[in-house]
Amino acid sequence: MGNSGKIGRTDSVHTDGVHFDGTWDIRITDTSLRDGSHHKRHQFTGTEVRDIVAALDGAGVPVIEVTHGDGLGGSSFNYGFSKTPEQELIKIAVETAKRAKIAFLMLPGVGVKEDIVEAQDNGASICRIATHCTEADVAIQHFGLARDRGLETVGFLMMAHTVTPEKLSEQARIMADAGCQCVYVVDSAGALVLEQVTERVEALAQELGDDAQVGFHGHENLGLGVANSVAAVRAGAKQIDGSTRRFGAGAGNTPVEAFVGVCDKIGVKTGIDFFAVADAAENVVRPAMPAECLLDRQALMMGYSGVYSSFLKHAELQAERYGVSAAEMLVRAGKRKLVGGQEDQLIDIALELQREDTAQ
Ligand SMILES: C[C@H](O)CC(=O)C(=O)O
Ligand SMILES: [Mn+2]
Repeated sequence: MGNSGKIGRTDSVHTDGVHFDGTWDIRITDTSLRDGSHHKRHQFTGTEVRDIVAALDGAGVPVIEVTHGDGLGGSSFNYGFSKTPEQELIKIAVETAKRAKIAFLMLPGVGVKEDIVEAQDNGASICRIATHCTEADVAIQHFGLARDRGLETVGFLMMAHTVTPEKLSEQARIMADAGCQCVYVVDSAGALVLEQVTERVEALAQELGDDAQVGFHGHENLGLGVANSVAAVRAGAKQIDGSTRRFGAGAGNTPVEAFVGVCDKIGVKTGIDFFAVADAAENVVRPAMPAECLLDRQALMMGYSGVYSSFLKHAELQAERYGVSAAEMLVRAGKRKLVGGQEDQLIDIALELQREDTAQ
């Protein structure tokens, strides 16, 4: 890939203004302070956000996402209450970053349009809107609002393993037509395996052409975050998500520091200093994590059964409460094909397992 300079697509109408300055071939977004919020049960403090943003920004990470794990408005009984209001964390991140842009995530219905306006008023400049991979049309008005207000836009097609590349690209077209500048293939369950990423990214790139870029967001539940992200880049993805120290839901996200090291070795410019981000992972991010994100039995069940990574903490909680196996609960969640927002069904699964145990 090498020294390709400015990315051609950024000159098109839809991607005009997307922040590519020629120092990178692909743009990495660090999502530790959003996807990592699931792992931390949404308990970030302002000091942790300040320290992590300063370290990542200093290492040259160009985009840092900060929000409740389930996006704007996610602080709730269903998803878990935040320790610090997310808008306050966004403001701190914006005040701290010298170069990085601050992004936020919103899921229509969990957050509302006013939340987007507030995040922009607090200085965030990239609006990332996530829907289940068959429901892109619920985000149309949000992309319109964000573009009208001059925000850069990113679309997230979650649980992308559940549909064919063709179906996914139809949904990507809906997002691009609504004003989305980069549509992500989101492997929420960490279930996609190499060629499956390639096929999806290629299908989106072909469908979108110059209208929007393609991105990839991976999870480590089958240990493939870095490899899948390389496959995505080779298939044409221009934006890649990761979390420093894998600080994300489930077994975590593609580790930014490892991915940057791999990109250096294969000649893909990220603009991030490998040594500085490795230091940030060790000295700043790890101390803010309640524990390492593990590729343990529960995470494996999610990758293998295709379960939304953010279900992990909810499953662990209900497994403990009802005295049943979290791993078995997650396998059943996969069989039920649960989607984000159906976390309450984990209680039903726990009760089902408890009944079966009692009947034996
Ligand atoms: C709201 C989700 O946690 C978004 C995400 O990171 C994913 O689907 O993966
Ligand atoms: Mn995720």
